[in-house]
Amino acid sequence: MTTLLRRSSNLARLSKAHIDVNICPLSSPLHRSLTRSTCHSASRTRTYATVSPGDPKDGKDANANTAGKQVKRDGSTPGKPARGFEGLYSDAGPFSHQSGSTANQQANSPQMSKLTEEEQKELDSLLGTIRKGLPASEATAVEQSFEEFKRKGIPSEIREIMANMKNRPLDLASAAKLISWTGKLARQQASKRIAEESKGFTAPQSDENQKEKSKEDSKKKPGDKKIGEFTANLDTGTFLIAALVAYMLYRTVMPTENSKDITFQEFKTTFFDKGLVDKLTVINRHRVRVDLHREATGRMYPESPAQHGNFRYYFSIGSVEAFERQLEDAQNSLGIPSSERIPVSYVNETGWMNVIMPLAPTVLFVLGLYWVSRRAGGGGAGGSSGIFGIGKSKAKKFNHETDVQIRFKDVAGMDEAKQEIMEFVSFLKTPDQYQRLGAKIPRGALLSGPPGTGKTLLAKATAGESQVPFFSISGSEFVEIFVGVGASRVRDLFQNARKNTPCIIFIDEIDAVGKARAKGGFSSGGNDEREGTLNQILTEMDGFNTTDQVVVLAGTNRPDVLDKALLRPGRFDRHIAIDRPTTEGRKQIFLVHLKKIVTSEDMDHLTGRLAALTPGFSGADIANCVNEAALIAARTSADKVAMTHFEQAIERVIAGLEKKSLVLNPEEKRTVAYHEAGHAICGWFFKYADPLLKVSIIPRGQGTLGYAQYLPQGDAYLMNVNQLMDRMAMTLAGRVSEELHFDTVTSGASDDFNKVTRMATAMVTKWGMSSKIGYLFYEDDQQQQLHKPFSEATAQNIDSEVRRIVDEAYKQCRDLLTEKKKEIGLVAEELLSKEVIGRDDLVRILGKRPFEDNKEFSKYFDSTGGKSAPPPPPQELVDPPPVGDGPNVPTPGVAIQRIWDRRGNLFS
Ligand SMILES: Nc1ncnc2c1ncn2[C@@H]1O[C@H](COP(=O)(O)OP(=O)(O)OP(=O)(O)O)[C@@H](O)[C@H]1O
Repeated sequence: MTTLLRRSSNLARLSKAHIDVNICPLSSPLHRSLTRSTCHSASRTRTYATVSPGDPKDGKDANANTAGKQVKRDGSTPGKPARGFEGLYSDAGPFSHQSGSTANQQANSPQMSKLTEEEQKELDSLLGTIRKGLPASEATAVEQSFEEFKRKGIPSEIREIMANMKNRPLDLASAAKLISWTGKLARQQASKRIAEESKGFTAPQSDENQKEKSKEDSKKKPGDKKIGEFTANLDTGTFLIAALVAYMLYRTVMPTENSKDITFQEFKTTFFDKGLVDKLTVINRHRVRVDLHREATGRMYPESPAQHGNFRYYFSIGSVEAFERQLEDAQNSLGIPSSERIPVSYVNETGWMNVIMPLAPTVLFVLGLYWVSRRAGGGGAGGSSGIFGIGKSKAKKFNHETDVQIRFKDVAGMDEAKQEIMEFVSFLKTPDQYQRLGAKIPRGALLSGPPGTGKTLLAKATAGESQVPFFSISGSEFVEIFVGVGASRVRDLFQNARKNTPCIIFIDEIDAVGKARAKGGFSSGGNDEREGTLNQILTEMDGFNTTDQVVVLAGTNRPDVLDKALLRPGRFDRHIAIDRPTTEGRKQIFLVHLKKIVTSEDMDHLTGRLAALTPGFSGADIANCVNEAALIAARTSADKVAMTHFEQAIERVIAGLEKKSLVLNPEEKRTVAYHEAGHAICGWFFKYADPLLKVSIIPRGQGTLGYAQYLPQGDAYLMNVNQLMDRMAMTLAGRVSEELHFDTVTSGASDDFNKVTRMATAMVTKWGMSSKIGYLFYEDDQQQQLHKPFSEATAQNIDSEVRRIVDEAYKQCRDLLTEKKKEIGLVAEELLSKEVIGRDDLVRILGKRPFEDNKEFSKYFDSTGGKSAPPPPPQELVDPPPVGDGPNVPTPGVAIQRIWDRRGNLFS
């Protein structure tokens, strides 16, 4: 009996009952809970890696097991080879089938070993991981190769190496073998693909195919083909090697599928008592590895994975002493003589995790540092990445051939600015012409103006026209939390630029770094950094040779705050002011943006009308408007963008979205209607006011209860006292109308009062329109709120003068509205019934306006002269146009909305 334990050949003598009972715990944990008989039947369908469910032979073999027949064969019939392993050691590997035409090829063909289902799954998950890091073309190649592995298997030698790696680390010889194998495989793959491709080339092609192909070929750049071949033939091999090595590492690190934990009891009854145990290894004093006699185990449990070389059972022990006692007892009970006892060895093994875990915090820290530095360094053109890239410039480089497609024709309505900047273009294109005559080339130009007026666009167009690279960076991108980074980024930017001459650098929002440096010793640390950056810009701009073909353009909305040193000749030599476009400019900008829009409107009329409707709009507003119109048209499933869509878009840009959810009660609606009617009447009967174009009492936007549009009298840059008085009177008309028609007044006029006060104050303190104050100019910026630049007595005079002017405007308004009380009622009632009324309605109710309107504009809006579209359904209340704060702010006549807010807040 003792020899039975050691000799596999005697295993056959074991009884069937033993096997039936004990095979269950090894199959799967699930089976443990089953009854013995169920266990057995379950064992027929279980999916060991080596057993395929549904194989007709399985049932037979299992039955043979049950009946003990197979055991009685006494090892003469080895266990059925697992499915997928049938060809493991056969000569006829899949490659030899494929390439078996010559004896030589056969000799070179590797023996292939099919992958088990689980291995295939692992391969799939590995492929999933690899795919993420690969370009699509590479991923497909790797995928195909993996498919090939699945179909044909991997060379048996590789499998053996993998199996060995379970027990010991990969040695040099095996690694060399592996690499040689993967290389071989890669070569086979590559030559197979080349053969397929060349077949494809020689295959007869139809004329059309040929043409298609030659077209595609002609599109390819000269280097493309080589790169394609390289990636197909070489990179695939590299990726295969990487994939296989990764796969094997995975198998080494995750050996769980090649081991199984059992209990001491299972170990004893299933293996020990049957003499299948070869040796035991106590690992780290708490785990025991069981080495079995493979052959005997295979014969006894043909379906068990334990027969394969890399598979081990393990069980845990409480203490070495207890284990030794138990083993001793077990061997004693079987009567095994001490000379034949199972050898037990003791080892200390360090697991991968034990090695990795102590390093984990350090690794995490380093990774974190790397990540932070990458973020800080950003990905600029200067290749800034990693901790050492933090001082690199973040400027984006646009390639003049591919990226900068903007030309001067795309920049509309700023002819003078274009004219100025044209000189830079010709300098960059033909520098000799200037240098020959000894002319110094302007270093840079400062483009200043309100937001969205096309400064960046103009800079890009300059680069596009000059056909030179374009470095674009925003002033704020120089700023970083680390001291000195800004200056170093400036250095890097200019260095890059010098390497790419001729080129253009564009620094947008230069005021972020170019603000005037602090006077006195009050600068904080933040300012020091900013000043350092500015100093570096000044130095770099000085440092150019006169022959350096680098032009620096900068954009800002606040030229007034810039440091004087930046603006001196030799740095930003040219100051190009870009204002909001005039009517003609807006027309041209509309034309540029309408090119992409599908519309059947007459372009001349459309652009003229839209330009008239959008005084004060910047280029960006216009672009937005056109896009908004297209969106509205698409929303209503229209075929083309029509005039009404544009008008709705303008209203949306000016006054915000219609608020259908906000329902006014009838009393409020009446108040709004009379309020707006008051404005409309004043606009109609005051000579210098802007006549009404459209008024609506449908709530819109944020707190806006009404909206009105006036027909501006042109792009007015100067306003006289009469115009201002009329405009103020018209602004007060809403409140006056409320006073005349209701017992009480509402908070709705607060914004009107704000405007009137600002206008009157400007007249007194800036425009010299008060005889009492005289011809003085008082700045009203924030700083002077603490220290007013005038005496208390002057302050009182200003107050009284402002009040006088507003009172005069009020009287002028009240006189008119008292006289026209009936007309206000008519307009208000019309407004209440229709919610939106237009210029034509006013003409019908009030008769023709007693003053001549701007002919250029009225041709687009009079029903006689223009093709005015029907007013779009919903809009809101209105109010007189705002006025600029200073004589050089060209916003008068701007039109448009008056916002009536329930809470009396200003929303304009
Ligand atoms: N003159 C113009 N012609 C055509 N399109 C224009 C014009 N001006 C502005 N736009 C449109 O407005 C968009 C924004 O313009 P851009 O970025 O050049 O304004 P900006 O003056 O640089 O603004 P910011 O001062 O805010 O940087 C442009 O992309 C373009 O679509």
